[in-house]
Amino acid sequence: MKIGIIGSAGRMGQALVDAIAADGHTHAGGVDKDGDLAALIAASDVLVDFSSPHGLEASLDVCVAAGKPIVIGTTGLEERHHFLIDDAARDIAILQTGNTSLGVNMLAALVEQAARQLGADWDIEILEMHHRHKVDAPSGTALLLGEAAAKGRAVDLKEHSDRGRDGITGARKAGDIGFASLRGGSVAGDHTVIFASDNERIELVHRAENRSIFARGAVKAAAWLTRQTPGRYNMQEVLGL
Ligand SMILES: NC(=O)C1=CN([C@@H]2O[C@H](COP(=O)(O)OP(=O)(O)OC[C@H]3O[C@@H](n4cnc5c(N)ncnc54)[C@H](OP(=O)(O)O)[C@@H]3O)[C@@H](O)[C@H]2O)C=CC1
Ligand SMILES: O=C(O)C1=N[C@H](C(=O)O)C[C@H](O)C1
Repeated sequence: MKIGIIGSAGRMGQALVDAIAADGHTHAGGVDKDGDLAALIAASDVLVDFSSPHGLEASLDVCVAAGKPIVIGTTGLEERHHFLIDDAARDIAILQTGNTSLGVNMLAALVEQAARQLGADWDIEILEMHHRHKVDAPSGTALLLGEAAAKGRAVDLKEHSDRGRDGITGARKAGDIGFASLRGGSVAGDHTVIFASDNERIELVHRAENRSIFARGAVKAAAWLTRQTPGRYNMQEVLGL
């Protein structure tokens, strides 16, 4: 399988080069901001994007024109990016996820189950810590875990999230899913989902020790995606969770 990388000089782009070779695939090349995207896509069977939301529209357009599938790992996406992905997924296979690792997607399944079974008197808070270079918050993973909790509770996350507290905030709103972000050092990605009730607390934690787990998952997703028909997919489908 020939895998092309969008965001190839970045931290994830570099981790992907090793993961592609380790899995017996071919690195078809890569682009960053100023690269020749059309040439890369023509040379690849599938694309993997770990860049920035800024270039997503152009990448989707070129993938659709060439009929090539794409894995989108880039985070910091806004609602309009999700509309663009839905639109492009009518023509090509697209997998978008805030986290490609097996461990985080297993955690999401556990969070959904806990949120479904615990009563509404259990407050849900999601804490994440990442390296000092990360530019978006909350992390894509924190939002993915929030979506899992909201699904378990059968509510819409957009209507039940608190994404930052500062000053006289008032008491916690019942049913909200809270988010908190820490930044520092070289942390590859730590996530804790806290279920807090009166007199007891459950904490579900995932810690990424390095980026190889994300790269390995992205390569697995890319190979899987080449066998799918047009549509929008997620990591839980790849991993059979
Ligand atoms: N889903 C997941 O499992 C994971 C997701 N991520 C996400 O992946 C993204 C990248 O992370 P990371 O590698 O640490 O970031 P880096 O900043 O190290 O790398 C980003 C790379 O993308 C390039 N880039 C930026 N804008 C564009 C564009 N418009 N077109 C093409 N290339 C572009 C940059 O090039 P230039 O220098 O020219 O700007 C840079 O080389 C982030 O959104 C991060 O949150 C990270 C890890 C796991
Ligand atoms: O920027 C990162 O580094 C990471 N980003 C993803 C996110 O926003 O959740 C995944 C991982 O935690 C590392």
